[in-house]
Amino acid sequence: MLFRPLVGGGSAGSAIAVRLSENPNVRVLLLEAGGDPNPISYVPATASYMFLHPSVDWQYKTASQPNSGYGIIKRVCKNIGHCRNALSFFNAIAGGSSNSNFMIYNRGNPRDFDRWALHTGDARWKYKNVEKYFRKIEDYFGTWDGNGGDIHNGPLRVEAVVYRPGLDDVLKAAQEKGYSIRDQNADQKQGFSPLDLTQKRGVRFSTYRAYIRPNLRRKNLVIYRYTLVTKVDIYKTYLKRVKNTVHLDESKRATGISYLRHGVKGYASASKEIIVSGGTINSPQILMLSGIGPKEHLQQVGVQPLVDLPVGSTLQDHVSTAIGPFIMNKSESLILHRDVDFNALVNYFRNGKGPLTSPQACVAVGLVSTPGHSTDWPNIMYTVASLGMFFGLPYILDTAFSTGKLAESYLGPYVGQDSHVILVTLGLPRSRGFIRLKDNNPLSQPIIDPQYFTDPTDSDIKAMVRGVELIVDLYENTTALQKLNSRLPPTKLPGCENYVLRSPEYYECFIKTVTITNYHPASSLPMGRPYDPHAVVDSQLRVIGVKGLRVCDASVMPYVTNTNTNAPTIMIGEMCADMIKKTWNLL
Ligand SMILES: Cc1cc2nc3c(=O)[nH]c(=O)nc-3n(C[C@H](O)[C@H](O)[C@H](O)COP(=O)(O)OP(=O)(O)OC[C@H]3O[C@@H](n4cnc5c(N)ncnc54)[C@H](O)[C@@H]3O)c2cc1C
Repeated sequence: MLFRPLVGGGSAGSAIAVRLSENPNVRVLLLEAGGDPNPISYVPATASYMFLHPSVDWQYKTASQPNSGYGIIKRVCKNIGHCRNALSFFNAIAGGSSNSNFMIYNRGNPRDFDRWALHTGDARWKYKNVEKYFRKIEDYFGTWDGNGGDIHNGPLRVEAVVYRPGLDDVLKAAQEKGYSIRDQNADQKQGFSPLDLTQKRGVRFSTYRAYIRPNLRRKNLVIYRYTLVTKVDIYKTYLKRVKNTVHLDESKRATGISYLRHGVKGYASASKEIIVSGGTINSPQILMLSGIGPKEHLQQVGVQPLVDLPVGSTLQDHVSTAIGPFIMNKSESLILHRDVDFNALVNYFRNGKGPLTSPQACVAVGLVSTPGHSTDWPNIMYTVASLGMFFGLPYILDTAFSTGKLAESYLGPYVGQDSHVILVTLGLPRSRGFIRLKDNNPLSQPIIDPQYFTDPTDSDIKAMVRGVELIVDLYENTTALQKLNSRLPPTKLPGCENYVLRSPEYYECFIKTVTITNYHPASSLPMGRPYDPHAVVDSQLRVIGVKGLRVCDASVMPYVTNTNTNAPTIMIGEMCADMIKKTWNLL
């Protein structure tokens, strides 16, 4: 039995490849644009800097945003139409984005999955039914007592954050404000928690490490590295044999894949199914290059339309801002030039402890609900980073986010000081954007336009402003953090000088100037009922109107989950593998 090929060995693709090849009769060909993970990616503190390197990263940028990103490009960008917004990047490495992500492990809220089930009419997506897949993934040594029972069967190691400056005071402050300290994985509600991370003794645990590396010797799992899939071949008619009789089948069917391996053209035929797991940006790109997508758009860019589907039309992302720095007078943060020295290196390599275990000093997650949202299903996520102002930070931020000298002028005066920075994320956004082809060249970057803050009721920006107000209140008006004299800088963010500091208008300006992605794009190929005009795949993740083609990655979420997306994406991979096995009687 052959299932060839599987495109993309990221968070979902790794799980699918390994689960399918558990059966020795099934052969899987995994085509991955990148190579094996770079050793730097294993060290959490250094991994995030990899995105500056085109050799391991797609280097995607979003299109200019009408309602956000005002701080982009040297602020000479008076016409926002010429500006570029936050980076949106994905690893071109086996293991995908799990190689450079912040390693935060959050399953999501039960209501996220119940909403998927309602949307698709398929009860398999209800939380009570997908929970077993989370348990299948996890080897849990996190903060809480086994996440509702001992969970050690899965391949993915999850551990409680090791390096945690300032964490105790943040949790005390949260309690002072009436938030509970609670398990944000198995029992997610409004409240705060120390982070659970995908790491083992301080070393990153990507999906490559969890799934692929231990199974590299499987003969029926063949991996083509440095292989860029350029197109899925779709045939309109094909001959089908039923009990020794040959019929003409008029439907469209995916029959093979064209790729460039080390730059050389190749082709792989598919005997059973093709599974596309290229991630939220690349999967729609591959589909559109193959003729599956909005008909008019495909015609405009010179691709022959074969199946008219709303590919790439309902993109969602977790838009965020980084509020801070909350300057402190006590050493309760990580200042790289102060804290990462020879002893820190020894501590890391000997004991798996210390600042090098830390993804950008992130220590806690906080979930809150703004008016109109149930406390059982929070819509704002805080990622608390105990990030002191180290030398070079403003330069790195300005370079990474193309903000000219914005970070330098705002943060520069505080370099050397302890501080916390809070990533405030809109967990349940209403705005939706799109992905389109620039042209019909598979090497061209697609157009990524998340359309942040464009929902007609402005509820996204209002929720973000409230989210910022709540966290500033927590940092400035609690005994636990006042002890550290925690406060926002007295200076205003360049571009927002006309507003009163701490007013809602100031925060709105701040958010729309420092607009960043939390790197959780989803929903570009949403699942839905077959007659749903927005659906691209059905609830079994099969592309509507094409036989033998499934999409299994973060793109199929009809709505992005309210917290980080890695865990739910791996769950999708696990579930997709089971759906495929069931289709072909392999369970
Ligand atoms: C910087 C960053 C930080 C993040 N932090 C967190 C976090 O802390 N916690 C969390 O839960 N989530 C986080 N995320 C999000 C999370 O990692 C992603 O949602 C998840 O990894 C998406 O998985 P995926 O399988 O959909 O895609 P990916 O993991 O991106 O995998 C796609 C794979 O397909 C390959 N591919 C793409 N196109 C082709 C092609 N044409 N041919 C061949 N191969 C191709 C890619 O190289 C890649 O390996 C972060 C993401 C980033 C980028």
